[in-house]
Amino acid sequence: MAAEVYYQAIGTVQSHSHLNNLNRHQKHQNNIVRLVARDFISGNGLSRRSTNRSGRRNCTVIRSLASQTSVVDPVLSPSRSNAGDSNKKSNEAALILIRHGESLWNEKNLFTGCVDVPLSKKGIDEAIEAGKRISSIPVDVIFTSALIRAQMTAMLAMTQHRRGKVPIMLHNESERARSWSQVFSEDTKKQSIPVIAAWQLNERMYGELQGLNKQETADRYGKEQVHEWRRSYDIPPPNGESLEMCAQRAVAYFRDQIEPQLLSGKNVMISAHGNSLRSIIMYLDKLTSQEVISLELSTGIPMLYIFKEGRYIRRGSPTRPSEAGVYAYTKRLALYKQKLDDMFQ
Ligand SMILES: O=C(O)[C@@H](CO)OP(=O)(O)O
Repeated sequence: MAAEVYYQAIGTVQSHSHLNNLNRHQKHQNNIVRLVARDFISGNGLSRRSTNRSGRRNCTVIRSLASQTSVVDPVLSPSRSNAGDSNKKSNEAALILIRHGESLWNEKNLFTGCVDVPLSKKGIDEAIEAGKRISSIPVDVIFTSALIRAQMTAMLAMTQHRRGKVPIMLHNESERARSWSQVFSEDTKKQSIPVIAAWQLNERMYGELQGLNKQETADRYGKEQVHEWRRSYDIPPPNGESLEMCAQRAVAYFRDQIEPQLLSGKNVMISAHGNSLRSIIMYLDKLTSQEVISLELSTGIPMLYIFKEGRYIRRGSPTRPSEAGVYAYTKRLALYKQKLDDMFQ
């Protein structure tokens, strides 16, 4: 078991009819986001004119890496063909999930939900440490929630990435925001990673528990009741979202917006929250509503999945850039890391 990730409950494959009937009402808005993101990352790969860090000597290596930003060659994926509109199909891509680092309200043991609280000092350190762990894994596009703690985590983690690309927040909230944040250099775009913020990845809305102390709430309503609110699948806290309700938006977004990126061979990082990620992991690992109860995610620990031939294969949490178990798993990841080693030795 990866050190700090309390991950249990991997069971037999079950069907999930409750997740198949997902809410599609944001389809139009989602399509706009998808088009903008696709435009931004269409020049995927490493710029041959990069002078990043080691200057000229790296040009050859950079050129040879140009088709390797993705971990695999494009091939037609046999399944999930309804998941997206990408033409370029690939049989393998990396998916990194990270729960934000400790927030100032985690530190105070307060229910946070959709309240927008920043990271604590410890959370900042956790995000930087997480970045070191994934510093040799390719990242082509980043999805975060709309909340600052997830965005801080993604940005701080990327400061550690060996490839040195610049994460850039995309602004699609209005035509003006989109137009005023355009980048006019293809080379600069290639040295950038688009960051897409989506409210659908937000923490579950904790209703009338938001701002309350978790221990005091347990003392008042009983440990069992509070555990039910916090960890059950379908029982919502007062006027808040159950995990099932959170899954309806988070998993729908994952399937509509993120899976197509993976299918086209893009390596994706998602920086989000304990419960929005629990719901996504429930989908990835086909956990039952019983099994998900015991799924706990620690703050600031990245988890790696390989998306291969329409399946998600969990690879745990890289503990350091040379972690053999992770890089030995796919030739493409090993190759990517080797080339970074050559570039930045
Ligand atoms: O307060 C919250 O928003 C969440 C995550 O910190 O709490 P819980 O541990 O109950 O999922």
